[in-house]
Amino acid sequence: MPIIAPSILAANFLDLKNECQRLNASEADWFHLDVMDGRFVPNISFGIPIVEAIRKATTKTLDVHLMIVEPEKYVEDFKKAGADSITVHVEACPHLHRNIQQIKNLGIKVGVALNPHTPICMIENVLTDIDMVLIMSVNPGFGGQSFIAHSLIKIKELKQKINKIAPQVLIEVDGGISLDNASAVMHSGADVLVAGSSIFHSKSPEETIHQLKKIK
Ligand SMILES: O=C(CO)[C@H](O)[C@H](O)COP(=O)(O)O
Repeated sequence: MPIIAPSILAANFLDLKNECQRLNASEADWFHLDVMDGRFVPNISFGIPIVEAIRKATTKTLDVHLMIVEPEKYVEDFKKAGADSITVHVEACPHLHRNIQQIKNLGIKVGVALNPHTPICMIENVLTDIDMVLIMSVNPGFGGQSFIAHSLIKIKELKQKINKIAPQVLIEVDGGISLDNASAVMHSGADVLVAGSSIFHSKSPEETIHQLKKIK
């Protein structure tokens, strides 16, 4: 069964409390929080105060995805705000191993994200140090984009590598995921499905989460 992580980026920010309550009552497993800095990605989303506010509105896992440069300056604050896991981008971390150790030392889970053009080999040497790999299946920065089909090949390649050297590492896939492609994503080897638009813009987010959860 997939872990379902609705992306708050697509929620109604004016009604965030109710959006959180809806997710609490649903089969969603995690809340996926996309933090964007206008530097690593060409968009600015939200930061520490919103993570802190959402922490007060749920006991579910807060999965914080940092699309920011110099994440080492902020990871401690995101942990204090309530993050259960922090994912950083390999492209934003010239000292990735150090960044991973810093997050691990905070006592929370650590993930590493790869942009669509970044090959799997970039994280081979840290695979045994991390809890999760996040495969971006769109170019990061905006919700509502179309799934990049090549991501399926990349997920399969990563799954093979993980099975060989670090079978406990989860594969999270983020961007353009819907009921139409979720099954292919799961069959390729994903464990965690991040979905924003397809959940929050659907007639019934709870029902969409239920349908995603049933995908094998
Ligand atoms: O992180 C993202 C963009 O940077 C993702 O695309 C977002 O979290 C998911 O949104 P959607 O399901 O609408 O593609």
